[in-house]
Amino acid sequence: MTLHPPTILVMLLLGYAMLGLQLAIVRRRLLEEEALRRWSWGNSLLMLGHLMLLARVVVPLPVSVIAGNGLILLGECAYVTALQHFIEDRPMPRWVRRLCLACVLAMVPMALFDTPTRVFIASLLTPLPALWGVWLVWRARHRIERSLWPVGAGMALIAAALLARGAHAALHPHYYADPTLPHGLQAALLVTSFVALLGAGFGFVLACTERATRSLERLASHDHLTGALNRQPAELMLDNALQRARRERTTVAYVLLDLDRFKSVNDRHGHVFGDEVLRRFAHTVAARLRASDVFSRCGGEEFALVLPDSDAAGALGVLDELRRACAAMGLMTDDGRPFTITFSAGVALSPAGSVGAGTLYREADRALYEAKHGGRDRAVLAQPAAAASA
Ligand SMILES: Nc1nc2c(ncn2[C@@H]2O[C@H](COP(=O)(O)OP(=O)(O)OP(=O)(O)O)[C@@H](O)[C@H]2O)c(=O)[nH]1
Repeated sequence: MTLHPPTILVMLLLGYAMLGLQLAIVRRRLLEEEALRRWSWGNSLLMLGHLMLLARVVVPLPVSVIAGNGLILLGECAYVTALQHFIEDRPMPRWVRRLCLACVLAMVPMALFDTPTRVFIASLLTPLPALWGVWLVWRARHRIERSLWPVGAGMALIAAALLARGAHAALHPHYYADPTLPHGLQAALLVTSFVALLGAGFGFVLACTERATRSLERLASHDHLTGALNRQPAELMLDNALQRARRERTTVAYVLLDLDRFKSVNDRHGHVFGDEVLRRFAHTVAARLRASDVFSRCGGEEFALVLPDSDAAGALGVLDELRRACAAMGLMTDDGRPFTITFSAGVALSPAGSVGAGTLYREADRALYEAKHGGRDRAVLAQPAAAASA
């Protein structure tokens, strides 16, 4: 295979223009975040770099090639800083930034060398930022969006192709004597690295949209203050739990939790402190539940629990544990005094899913009312006929 570099460069420029357009749309429509801004910068630098390589017809060869490669490397560094922001939400470590800058500056004196030596040195420097990108994706592989995997793979491909090109240039320098006509393996490696860079760009846009969609979904289904589920998705999950209980002949416990005298918390310590109490309470409860349990905020300082496969003893046991955890929350008021909050609970049971969601809610609400009127800081178990104090 012999490459006609201007044709390849024009095709790559078209690819970067399309990616630039996509980045602009995503930034405008979905979110304007730092990582996307940096990736757009990287894309512009890569376009400039490729334009510079294309300008070798009018600009003397060492200048166009070195400026082009320098800009491409700078663009690659911008891609990797964007990746760092996206994955870790903080800038790149200073030593990595310095290394990137050193690699870009090291491109300048390369005008002094012949083409095979230039290719060899450039092929050793250019993969370094990409390798950092691969390391970032690999390190965060268990928590990142799936669509970021192709970005990591693209960066790995860039590094591998460039390193292979460097090794090839060292072993067969005569292939690299005429840079205007790359052919054979070096042509394939060059195209692979450029296309992988472009592919990583499209992968990053996908990862950004995936993250934005996920956070919109979370905003719709979860309470913003406490992170607990909102009422509507929780009702769907209660229906599912009841259906499963009917199939498996198990009992579902439904619990309404209400913080005691919460109005006076707001009145005495202010709404900001009240919000903090709600947040800490929700985190304390959520941390002690099983994966199959459902925790939601009904509104104000009232929450609900769906405990599948839990009878009365199981549900009251969970509430006892929550009561102890609540007492040990370690909240402090603004004036440095320890603060504790209690809650009242009403528990209703649906043996084998025989009691529907509406009835469960009414029974739990009645039991909660009894708990409040019985002195608060307690749980009351609703019986279809009578309520028993726990
Ligand atoms: N800080 C804060 N307060 C809230 C929020 N939602 C509701 N509240 C307050 O919660 C208080 C609930 O008060 P009440 O319904 O009278 O109940 P209570 O004072 O907890 O009394 P009992 O339930 O009878 O123990 C009200 O003052 C609401 O303004 C919220 O998101 N943040």
